[in-house]
Amino acid sequence: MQGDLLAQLDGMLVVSCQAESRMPLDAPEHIAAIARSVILGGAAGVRIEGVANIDAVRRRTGVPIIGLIKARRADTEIYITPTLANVASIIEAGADIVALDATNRPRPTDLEAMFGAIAAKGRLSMGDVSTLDEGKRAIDAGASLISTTMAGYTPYSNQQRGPDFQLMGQLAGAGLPFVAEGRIWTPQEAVRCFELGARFIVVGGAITRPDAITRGFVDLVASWSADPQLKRNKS
Ligand SMILES: CC(=O)N[C@H](C=O)[C@@H](O)[C@H](O)[C@H](O)COP(=O)(O)O
Repeated sequence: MQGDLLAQLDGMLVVSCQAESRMPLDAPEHIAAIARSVILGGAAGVRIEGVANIDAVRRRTGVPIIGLIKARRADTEIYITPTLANVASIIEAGADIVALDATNRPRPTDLEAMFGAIAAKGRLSMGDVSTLDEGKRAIDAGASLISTTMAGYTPYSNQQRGPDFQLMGQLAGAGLPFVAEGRIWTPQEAVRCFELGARFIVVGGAITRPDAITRGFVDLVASWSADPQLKRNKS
C-alpha cells in the first residue's frame, strides 16, 4: 500500500493548497475547492495544513494527501507538526503522508519517536529539511522521504530567492529519496528538480496563492510605469 502510494506520486506534481491565517481563502471549503481545482489540472496529490482542511479535502478527493499542522510555540522554532499529538490528529483527519520539520533545531519530541509513531499507524512520513546533514539524519531516524521544504528557512541553510538546486544535487549524490519543494515558481524550474533526481515535486504559492501571484504582476507593472526609459523604448 505504501509502495503503491509512492509509485502514484513518482515523477508527478503535488500541489500545496494552503492559505495564511486570516487570508480570504483560509476556510476548509475554500481549501477543498482549491484542491479539487488543482486535481482537475492534473495534480497527483495535495499538501494540506490543518485538521479541518485535511478533513474537508479527504471527504471530497481521493488523491494522496500530505498532511501537516503549523503550530507556533514559545519553546521551539519547530512549527511544522512539532508534537506526537499533532501526528495523531493529522492521521485521524485522513492524511496518507505526514510531513514534519526534521531540521536539527531543538524539538519537543525526538525524530525517531515522531517517525516511529507515523510508521506504527501504517502511514508514510516526510521529513522537511534544509541541509544535506538534516536529510541524512532524517532518513536514519526513519523518515520515508525527505523534502527540501525548509531550505532557506533556517538561518544556516542557503538563502536564496529560487529553489535550492544545490541541496537537491547533494541529496541525490548521497542517494537519498528526496522531494523538491520550496519556491518553485516556473515549469522550467520544476523540470530541473526532476533532472536533479527528485521523486516528485511540491509547488505551493506559484499555483495557490493569488495574492503572491498578483503581487508579482503588480511589482513588474509598477517598475515599468515608473521607468521613463522603458516607456520611451515602447513608443
Ligand atoms: C517553509 C514553510 O513553512 N513551507 C510550508 C510548508 O508546508 C508552506 O508554506 C509552503 O507553501 C510549501 O512548502 C510550498 O512551498 P512554496 O509555496 O514556496 O511553493
